[in-house]
Amino acid sequence: MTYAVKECFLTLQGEGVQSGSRAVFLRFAGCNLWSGREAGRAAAQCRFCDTDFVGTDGVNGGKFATAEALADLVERLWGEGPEQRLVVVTGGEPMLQLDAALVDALHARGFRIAAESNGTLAATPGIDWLCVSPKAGTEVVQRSGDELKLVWPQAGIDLAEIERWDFRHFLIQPMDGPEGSVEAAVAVAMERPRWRLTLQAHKIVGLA
Ligand SMILES: C[S@@+](CC[C@H](N)C(=O)[O-])C[C@H]1O[C@@H](n2cnc3c(N)ncnc32)[C@H](O)[C@@H]1O
Ligand SMILES: Nc1nc2[nH]cc(C(=O)O)c2c(=O)[nH]1
Ligand code: SF4
Ligand SMILES: [Mg+2]
Repeated sequence: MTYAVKECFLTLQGEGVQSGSRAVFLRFAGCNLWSGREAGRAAAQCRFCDTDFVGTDGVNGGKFATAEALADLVERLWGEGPEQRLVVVTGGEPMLQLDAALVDALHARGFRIAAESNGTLAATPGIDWLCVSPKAGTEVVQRSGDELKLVWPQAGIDLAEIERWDFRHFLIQPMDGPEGSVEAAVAVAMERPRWRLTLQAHKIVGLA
């Protein structure tokens, strides 16, 4: 299969339980909940996205004909050394493209694979750290994983229902943008002990 990659770069994971960890980010192009075009945002299933995932024109982006070629890029960006190799596969929606061949190629190079998904598609087997981030009004089929990271506030989300899902960590992340509210996210963590506040650290420190 050919992989469409928007961008790929070395940074620190900015979100969730692994925040602060050195990681190569592999951002696939395309999403099943929004075209990525501003004209279609208001009518999309997911309307608050902070990410450009259209096309393959970002840093180190492109079309990759094989899993081996893409895994080689990830390894080159990590650099020397076998210690704590971590790749965060995101997008767009990574479950549209992350397949067994790429999982195997990344594992063969010593990477732990973290993935960020909207949960509307079943997660690819073999992911070492799965983050699911539900979007109001969508059917989340992937109800287990390592962390559930909810962007807040979102009208139409039932926190009590999500708390019944099978995740090790429940995180609440303030929505970035005009409808965002740090206060609302803080209030969830204060009122419901299951939830921990996570901030987008990369935006605070000026990383991609
Ligand atoms: C750009 S998405 C890509 C992965 C996948 N499509 C998803 O939604 O989980 C990466 C993460 O950013 C979060 N996110 C997107 N827009 C955001 C915003 N405006 N403020 C805070 N987090 C946001 C998503 O919920 C998700 O956890
Ligand atoms: N540094 C950094 N951390 C992140 N964690 C999740 C991100 C994403 O867009 O999936 C993200 C991102 O875009 N940058
Ligand atoms: S599901 Fe993820 S990538 Fe798709 S539009 Fe929403 S936040 Fe952006
Ligand atoms: Mg991001």
